[in-house]
Amino acid sequence: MTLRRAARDPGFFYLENTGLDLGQQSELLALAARLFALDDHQKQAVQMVHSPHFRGYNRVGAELTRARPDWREQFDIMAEEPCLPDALLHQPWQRLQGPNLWPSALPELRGALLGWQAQLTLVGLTLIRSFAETLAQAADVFDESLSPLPYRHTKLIHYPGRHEGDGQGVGAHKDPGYLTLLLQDSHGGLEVLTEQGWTPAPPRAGALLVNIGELLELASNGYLKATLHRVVTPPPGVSRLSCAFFMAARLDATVPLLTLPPALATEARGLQSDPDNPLFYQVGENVLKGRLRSHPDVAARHYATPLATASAPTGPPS
Ligand SMILES: O=C(O)CCC(=O)C(=O)O
Ligand SMILES: [Fe+2]
Repeated sequence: MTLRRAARDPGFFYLENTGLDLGQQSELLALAARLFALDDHQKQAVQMVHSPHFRGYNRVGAELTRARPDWREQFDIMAEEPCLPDALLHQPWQRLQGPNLWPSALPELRGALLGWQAQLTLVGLTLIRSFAETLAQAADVFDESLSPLPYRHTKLIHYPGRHEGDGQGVGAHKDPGYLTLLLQDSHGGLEVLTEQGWTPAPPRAGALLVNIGELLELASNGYLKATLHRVVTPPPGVSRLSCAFFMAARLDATVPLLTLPPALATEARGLQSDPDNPLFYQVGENVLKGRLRSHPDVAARHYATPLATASAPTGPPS
């Protein structure tokens, strides 16, 4: 199947021969297992609710998808950067920038996870050039929105098994960035909504699963598709681990609107309007939308009052 067809339908595909070290992949998942096995008080010390930048740990049930709790615990990092001083904050999404939180009991996590994030950023940047070419665009058509570095977000995830409940490991959602690269352990559970209904996307040793995010759907006027996906809770006694890497564009960038050649333009589906999930061309707005919805505790603590220096949000590009 060509890259273009796979990225269009189902919007999920496996990427093999990435050159990434297999040993490094299992070490990363082993570190994730050690992180989630830490004492509760160590995990609570780096809880995301302490971070206006959406960094850190969330216990099982803390995150919401479609207003329902997800049965997963998770640890999120983004680029390691200082936060912006108040005088430079004009838009709420500028507060996404800031430092990560690291558990003191697992010092090796920092280097391993930041290293993985840096490597996957390079994979993502290579891949998006291929998406550009497959849409008959110049390979660098996304560069302006990505330089010098895109907004990137890495999440370690643990889905504990159980019988009871509604089976929502993570509820049906689309990813808000350009693309996502997923490393799974050997346990399945991820499902993708295709024309055939919910379809498993099982782990494949050594391969990363790629999926299209909302920003690529926006850029291509719906030619490429951000596909709904979810994770079903594993059975009791099984613990599933994964690591998701989300690559957006620079937070202050606007998604470029591609002019597709006629043969592709006629197949562009336009954007699916979903009142529960408005799409924003302004990258920071689109990313922050997803974060506020998923983490109401962070929203309530850090985003309830408007910024003193706020200016009006930007509209769609003309
Ligand atoms: O854990 C997985 O397999 C997928 C997670 C996911 O879709 C997400 O966090 O956006
Ligand atoms: Fe996702």
